[in-house]
Amino acid sequence: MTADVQKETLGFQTEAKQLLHLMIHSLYSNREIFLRELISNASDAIDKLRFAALSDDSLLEGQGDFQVQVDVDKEAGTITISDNGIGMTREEVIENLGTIAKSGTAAFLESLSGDQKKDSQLIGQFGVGFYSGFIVADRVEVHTRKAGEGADSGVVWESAGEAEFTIESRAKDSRGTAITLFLKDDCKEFADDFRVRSVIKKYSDHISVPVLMLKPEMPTAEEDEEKAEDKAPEYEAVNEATALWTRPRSEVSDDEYKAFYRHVSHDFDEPLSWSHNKVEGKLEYTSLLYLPKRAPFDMWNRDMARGLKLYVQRTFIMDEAEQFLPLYLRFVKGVVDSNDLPLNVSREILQQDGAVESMRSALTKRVLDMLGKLAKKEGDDYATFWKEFGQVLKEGPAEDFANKEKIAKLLRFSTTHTDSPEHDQSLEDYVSRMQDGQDKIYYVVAENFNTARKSPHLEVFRKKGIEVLLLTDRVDDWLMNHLQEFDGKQLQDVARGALDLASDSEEEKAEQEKLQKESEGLVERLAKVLEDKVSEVRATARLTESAACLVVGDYDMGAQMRRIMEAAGQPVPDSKPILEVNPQHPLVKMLDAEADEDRYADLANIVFDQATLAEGGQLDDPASYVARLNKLLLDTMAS
Ligand SMILES: Nc1ncnc2c1ncn2[C@@H]1O[C@H](COP(=O)(O)OP(=O)(O)OP(=O)(O)O)[C@@H](O)[C@H]1O
Repeated sequence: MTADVQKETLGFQTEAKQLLHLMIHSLYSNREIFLRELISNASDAIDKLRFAALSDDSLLEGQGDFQVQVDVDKEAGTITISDNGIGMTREEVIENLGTIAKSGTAAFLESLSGDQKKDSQLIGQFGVGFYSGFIVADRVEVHTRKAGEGADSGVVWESAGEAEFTIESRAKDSRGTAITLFLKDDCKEFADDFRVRSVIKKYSDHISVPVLMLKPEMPTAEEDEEKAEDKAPEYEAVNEATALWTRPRSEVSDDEYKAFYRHVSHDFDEPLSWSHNKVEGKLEYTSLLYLPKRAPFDMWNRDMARGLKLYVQRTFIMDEAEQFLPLYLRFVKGVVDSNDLPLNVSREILQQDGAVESMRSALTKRVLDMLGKLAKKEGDDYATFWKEFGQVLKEGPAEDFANKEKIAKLLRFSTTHTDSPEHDQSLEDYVSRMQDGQDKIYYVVAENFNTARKSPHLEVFRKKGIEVLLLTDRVDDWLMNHLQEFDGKQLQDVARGALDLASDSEEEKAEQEKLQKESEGLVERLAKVLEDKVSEVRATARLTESAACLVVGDYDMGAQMRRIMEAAGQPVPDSKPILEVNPQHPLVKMLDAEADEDRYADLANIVFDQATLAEGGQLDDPASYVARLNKLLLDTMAS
């Protein structure tokens, strides 16, 4: 052992400290997971070295048998996890183990609720990794040395998991990392061989490198005792040690699939579903894709880690290979192992490779099929999926035109049929309920469920029993613009264009024409008074309860989209809405009969402003609205 050179004491980053504290307390009931996390890191470190050695085999230092070793010492109360992977330099140790270099940590901490159960799930999702050692240990020592560097470059990192850690140089002959946990008094079970073996079997069976433990000693006859002492300790693999995805589907149990999911996703929860496939033929590859149960906290963060783990002929190549799935399926986790790509494939090559393009389209179909199956399954799984990821899937039709119809079948909406805020109705459900003669799928877009449900635009639809989709997600308007039709039926915004119900009878049509004729005077007078605010005034049959509503022109931007764009500070085209009035409404009748031009103008403006309010819009000049309304109220009371 060399003398202490450059022993430094450093402080943990504040966020790391907070996370450590939280984790230790909230994960205590499931403490054995620390072993899974540390073995998973060890296996990742081996994957990284295997990959680096493809271009520089001197890194292997003549030792290419990869393995993770777990040693327990009952007397000392320790457990040590060692690997002969890539190892770390001094700088890397400080960077990797002293900070939590993940974007969004602060936001994550803020999202914690204080409820232990919920928080522990969240923390699991965040990926506790290395720090989980502190759940069971009151002191952790990491001795590591980067592959390819001399023995002298070894370093020791040590911490009691509180405010600080120390780092010092200490030679290490073998490359890789050894992590020793000094177990807390009530965690000494993890220094027990039998207990540790069972935990490894449970969580790390699928890890593709062998996890070795000392072979239990056979009781030896006395005369052999001396011989036995001379013998080097023998290790044996405790896990299966074949890459799980290379095994036939029929030989992998659900529990093994679930354990492997945790390894690739770092998610504590079980997956919602998975799909494991081997493709042979022109292209040869194996994929194992998982749908998580919960959205990651950073799903809307543009830098969110996404993509599959890429292997080429069972050699790990990279994490987060984004090219194999489109952005709208960014929640999918898993691995893809290709026989066609070169081992030295880079992200740049992936972007241009024709084989990758074909795999991407096949994998996309796989995921959509998996979702289709999940949707048909009994139970709440699809509802769970939709709640978490529906908004992301809605980006699909715009991004992936070829699969538009497939994606459309997976969409779920709230509709006037159920009149509930649950998004649980499909477009196929809608179509199956369409009325005779109905040729369009109608929808209304609004800020929230109540505004949508009570929109004046729905009045005639409710009267006639025609179903309307109630859309309230920010992406909905955009989605509908890209979708345009489903099953050959046009999707129609009820607040856009003139109302044209194909199911109207001849009588109804004649009635409407008559109404238009009779309202000509009213329409003209109103249009004049409101000419700065509206592009047109029309008499309508779509209202039964309300006096008026706003409609956008066929080619104008929808009101909800306009509000979203304005809120985001984006420029919006200048266009005025169309005001549609209900000539049968008492207020409109009163308006029509008003002889005083000033009062007429006040009333007309009130009708316009109310139509804006009813669709969830904001008034340009709310004070004038209040003043006008009050004036009218006072007049009424005085008379
Ligand atoms: N056995 C090891 N050998 C080499 N590097 C390691 C080892 N264990 C951890 N590291 C390094 O420390 C980093 C932090 O590890 P940690 O487990 O906290 O996070 P992670 O593995 O990146 O992600 P997760 O939190 O999802 O597990 C790793 O990314 C890796 O670079």
